[in-house]
Amino acid sequence: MSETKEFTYSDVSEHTSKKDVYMVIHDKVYNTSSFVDEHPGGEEVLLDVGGQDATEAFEDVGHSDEAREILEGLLIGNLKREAGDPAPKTSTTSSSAPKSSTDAAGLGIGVYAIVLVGAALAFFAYQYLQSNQQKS
Ligand code: HEM
Repeated sequence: MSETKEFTYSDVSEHTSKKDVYMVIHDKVYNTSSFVDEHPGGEEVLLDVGGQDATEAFEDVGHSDEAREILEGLLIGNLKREAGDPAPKTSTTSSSAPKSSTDAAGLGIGVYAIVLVGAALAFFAYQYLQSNQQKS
C-alpha cells in the first residue's frame, strides 16, 4: 500500500470549521487548519472554500512559490474521485479573457460624437445670437 492517504470528496466536505478545515487543490487534500490564522489573504477566503475544491480560487490569486511551499507542508493525502463528485476545477484563463475591445472603442466614438455635436450646436447657437444682436 502507498503511504498517501486517500480522501473522498465527502470526507473533505466534512472539514469546514476554522479549527478543522480541509481543501482540495489540484486533486490533493490539504489540512489548512493551522494556517487559517496566518494566511496573508485572510481567514475568510480560506473558510469560504473549506471542504471544497479550492484550485481555482488558489490559482486565480497567482500565489507565490513560497505559498506553494507552505501548501506542500499542509498536504495530507490525495483526492479519490467518485461518481457524482463535482468535476475537477482548473483555473481557466479563458473565462477571465478581456471583453471584446470593440465595445470600449464603440463607446469612445459615441462619446466623441456627442461632444462634437454639442460643440457644433453651441457654435451655431452663438452665431445665431450674435447675428440677432447685430440686427437690433
Ligand atoms: C492553503 C492554501 C493557501 C495557502 C498556503 C496560501 C498562502 C498565501 C500566501 C503565502 C500569501 C502571501 C502572498 C504570496 O506569497 O503569494 C497569500 C496571499 C493571498 N491569498 Fe492565499 N493561500 C492559500 C489559499 C488561498 C485561497 C483559497 C484564496 C482564495 C481566494 C487565497 C487568497 C489570497 C489572497 C487574496 C492573497 C493576497 C493578500 C494580499 O496580498 O493582500 N489564498 N496566500
